[in-house]
Amino acid sequence: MAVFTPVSLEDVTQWITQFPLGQALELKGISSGIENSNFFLTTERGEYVLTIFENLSFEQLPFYLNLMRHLADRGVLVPAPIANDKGELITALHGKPASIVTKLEGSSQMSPQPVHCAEVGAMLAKMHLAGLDYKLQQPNLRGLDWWHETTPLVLPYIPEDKAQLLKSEVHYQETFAACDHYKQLQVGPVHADLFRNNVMFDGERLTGFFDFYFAGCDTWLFDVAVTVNDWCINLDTGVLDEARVRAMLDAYHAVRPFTEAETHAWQTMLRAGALRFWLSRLYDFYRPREAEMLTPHDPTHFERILRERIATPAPELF
Ligand SMILES: Nc1ncnc2c1ncn2[C@@H]1O[C@H](COP(=O)(O)OP(=O)(O)O)[C@@H](O)[C@H]1O
Ligand SMILES: N[C@@H](CCOP(=O)(O)O)C(=O)O
Repeated sequence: MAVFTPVSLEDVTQWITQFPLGQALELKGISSGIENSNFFLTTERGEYVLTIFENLSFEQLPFYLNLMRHLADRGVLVPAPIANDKGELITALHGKPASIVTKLEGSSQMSPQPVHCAEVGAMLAKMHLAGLDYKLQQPNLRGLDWWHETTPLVLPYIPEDKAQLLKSEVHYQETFAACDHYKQLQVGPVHADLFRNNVMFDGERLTGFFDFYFAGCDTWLFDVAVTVNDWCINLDTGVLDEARVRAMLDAYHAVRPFTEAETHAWQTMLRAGALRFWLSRLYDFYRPREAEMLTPHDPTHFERILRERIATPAPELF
């Protein structure tokens, strides 16, 4: 169940005349989303995805939609938002913000091999470089400030050993963020949630990154760490798989070479990537928001990854 706002083909018939897409021919609800109402939309011009945003507002959306447009215009494989006849990427439908983006071919690769990780690494580096001249600014809204504010909200619900780990890791990350190595890290727009379910593959060919609604400006290395922590691990133990890590990092490095400062920050950043999702999953688990997160993700998965990253050094960046 994921279509929160029902839309019929008739509803779209008039609305779509403002887009250069010809007539709407078919509209099919997508059941797998959890945040928004998504539809596959076929028009005379091709196949698209129509999204009605259930939580993000007209004011919040331009950063994400313009970023996708910016990246698509520079050859990064992401859904390209379609502008209406006024040049707008976000238009009201049933009183809520809505957008149409191009449909990516393929499906998510949930059991990736090194070849898939290499594709993701190379495209991620390309995306970081393409974002350099993006003009809109927004911090990563799930970054350090959010960790600081959210930790006290979950502490009452978790046992002492987890509480200790959470507090000490947030403190460790805050201390690191104040050091010179951190300040030298490359920053820019990052996806910040590039998990396997947010990337499409057609066989071994990557067809695109999507779901940019956690994007913000942060260190590029944080993006790499989040991605490695999902794509390159044994899912039962959280232990890194050397072949997949190497494939992803080498492919990234070949497009955008890692810097000296990044090598110093790498182990800490992998911990930051684990902490970010441990904390958001704890928050969603203990303080569920109404009508969202129908089945909260398991927080212990990222607690395990965090403990593993603290205990075992990861392969070097290059
Ligand atoms: N541009 C796209 N091209 C192809 N499929 C897409 C696209 N955008 C979304 N989807 C499909 O819709 C599903 C839900 O999208 P997602 O962004 O995860 O929704 P939500 O934000 O509601 O969680 C995805 O798993 C994917 O199958
Ligand atoms: N990737 C996050 C949750 C965000 O959900 P998404 O479906 O929008 O990627 C997690 O696994 O905790």
